[in-house]
Amino acid sequence: MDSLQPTPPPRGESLSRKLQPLLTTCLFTVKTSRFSSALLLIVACSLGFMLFSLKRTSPPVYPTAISIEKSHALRHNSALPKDSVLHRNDSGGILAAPGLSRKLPGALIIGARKAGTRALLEYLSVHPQVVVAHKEQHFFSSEENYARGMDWYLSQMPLSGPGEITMEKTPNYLVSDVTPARVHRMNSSVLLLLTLRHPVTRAISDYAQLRANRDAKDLYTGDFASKTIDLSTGKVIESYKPLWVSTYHLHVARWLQLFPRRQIHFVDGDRLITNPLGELRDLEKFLNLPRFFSEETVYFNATRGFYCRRVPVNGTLKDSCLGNTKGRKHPPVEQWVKTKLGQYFQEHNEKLFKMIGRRFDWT
Ligand SMILES: Nc1ncnc2c1ncn2[C@@H]1O[C@H](COP(=O)(O)OS(=O)(=O)O)[C@@H](OP(=O)(O)O)[C@H]1O
Repeated sequence: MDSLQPTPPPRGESLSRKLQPLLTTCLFTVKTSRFSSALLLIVACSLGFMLFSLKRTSPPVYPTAISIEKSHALRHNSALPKDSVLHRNDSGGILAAPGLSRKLPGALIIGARKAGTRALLEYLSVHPQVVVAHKEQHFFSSEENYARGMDWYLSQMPLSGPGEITMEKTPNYLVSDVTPARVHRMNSSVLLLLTLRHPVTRAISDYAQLRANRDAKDLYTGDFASKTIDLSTGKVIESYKPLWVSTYHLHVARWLQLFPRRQIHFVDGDRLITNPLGELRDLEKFLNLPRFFSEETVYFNATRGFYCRRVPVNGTLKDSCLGNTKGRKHPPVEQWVKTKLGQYFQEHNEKLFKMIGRRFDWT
């Protein structure tokens, strides 16, 4: 977002404050001079004032279109149309550019964490009619951010043209109690995208992330088995957060209380890894977007071991894969632990399938 906050053009302190030292010097010198010298000084001072005022009234030189160009590059990796003109407000921020404005999201990726939300957003961002806020906003789920207000949220959104849909992703919207009502208040017709992954795999991925983030501080100890199963009683520790997040029906129920089922699109997060094109084509239909994704834009990168995107940059296609924090090596988990957790989730999965009228192959 920094690229959208260009250096402001020189703004004036008040004119009188700036003129004060000049005025004082002139008056003092005139008072203490003889008549002829005073006359000369008056002329010099008047010239000084005129030059000063001229400098004040000449239009400020604004920075070039680089900021907006960057925004476009982020959106479609294409250069800004040559005739684009920037309009800035008093602080130098972009007010509008012809045909471009900021819009609140028309679709939100609400989760689930570690189920491919980043891949989904980045794939979608390549579509010519989609613009995305690349940074997770945590707007509806964080009290601090929500208190900043809708105008602040809007200011975080990228510029978009007519007919383009704006998107944002924050994976913890799914599990946040307060989020569905707040999103509904923003726009009851917003489209919701929810990517779900096999609940056990997702929980292992979540555990791997927690460990990777906290290992450095030595806060996260214990292997996956002892975190998820009470080894003395054999009971599943339901309250362990990675398991709780994977209990999808608990969270989806809150969204369905406010939004009709037809407004929520479920992405198969496991298929998003193995066959992203299939998922993206389903999404194009759901979002009512013209068909765009193809083998040319989404391809398997053998070195990376994942599908990557090809994004148009200056007339050529550039390969772009996600970073190494996506597709981490999972810690080894014994089969009996996976089986036990798989059995635990069966009942929960069935509740979800019934709730959404769709099944996932999570055997
Ligand atoms: N194309 C591509 N490239 C890399 N990674 C991919 C891709 N598609 C899906 N995934 C899977 O996305 C998993 C991370 O999910 P999220 O992006 O939702 O994680 S996060 O909650 O935002 O941290 C991540 O999980 P892990 O494999 O457990 O790291 C990936 O398996």
